[in-house]
Amino acid sequence: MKGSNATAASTFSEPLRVRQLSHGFESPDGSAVTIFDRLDFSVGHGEIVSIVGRSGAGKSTLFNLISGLLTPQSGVISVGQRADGEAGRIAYMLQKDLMMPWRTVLQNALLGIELYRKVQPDDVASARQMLARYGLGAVADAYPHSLSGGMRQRVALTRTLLVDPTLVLLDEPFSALDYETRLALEDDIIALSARSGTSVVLVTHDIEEAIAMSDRVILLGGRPARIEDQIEIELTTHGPRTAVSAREAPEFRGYHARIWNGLRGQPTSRSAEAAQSSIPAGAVHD
Ligand SMILES: Nc1ncnc2c1ncn2[C@@H]1O[C@H](COP(=O)(O)OP(=O)(O)OP(=O)(O)O)[C@@H](O)[C@H]1O
Repeated sequence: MKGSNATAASTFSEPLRVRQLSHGFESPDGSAVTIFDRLDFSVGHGEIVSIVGRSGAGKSTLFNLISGLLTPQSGVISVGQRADGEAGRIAYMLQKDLMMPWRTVLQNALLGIELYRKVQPDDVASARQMLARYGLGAVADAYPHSLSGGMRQRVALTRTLLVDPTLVLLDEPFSALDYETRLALEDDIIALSARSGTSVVLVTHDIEEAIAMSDRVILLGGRPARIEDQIEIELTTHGPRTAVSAREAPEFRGYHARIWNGLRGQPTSRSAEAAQSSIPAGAVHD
């Protein structure tokens, strides 16, 4: 399937499959700029994949293409079916929480469902349950202005997850939050994926966040953008992986060095020697 019908439900097993994706824009001087030229990748069930790349690499464009906000000039983007044969569903969460101030927290959480069908009593019960799981039970009937940034972002996360997506796209969702809140939300996503098998694609400038949360990191670079490196993340943690235990894993610095060097356009080292590189801890690439 190509062009206008390029985002489609499919019987492929992967929740997301991108094949031979090409897209570009017209630059201000009228010349054509190719952002993607036959890009290929896929995302597995319950997999968390981070996409990192320099500013302008094409990360947001890729999300807009996957979510259907943009129509690819050519190529195929396939969203796999659910196990029960129903069509898969993508949910897209942005950096801005986009709360409607005149709606309560509960009503904001239900907005995602409302956009495609009538809200049922069961939905309200699920919304209250999920808000409670994210520590928002007591403020479900309050208005967003009384919430902190982290709480608002959790409401946005609830709204994203209530539509029961097979694939969640997160575009720098935590970048405006303080470090502690950020780690807590990273934990929420890691736990969600482990619990429900939801697949997640995350765009971030934060290398630590990418490593801590992901099963795989894709390094996007060049023009047209291509996958410059693809790193399977395997971390030795005591117990299940969390945002903190991931950062304490012995392999963490090696991965950090490889991605950091990749972003700077240096040859990526696939060996542990990369860990020797002098990288500022907590560096955020931009
Ligand atoms: N609608 C558009 N018209 C023309 N050019 C565009 C349009 N949207 C994006 N671009 C260009 O495409 C390129 C990729 O943009 P995109 O926003 O996808 O990058 P990004 O990797 O998400 O950047 P950042 O990390 O800064 O958010 C940029 O050069 C941008 O200027």
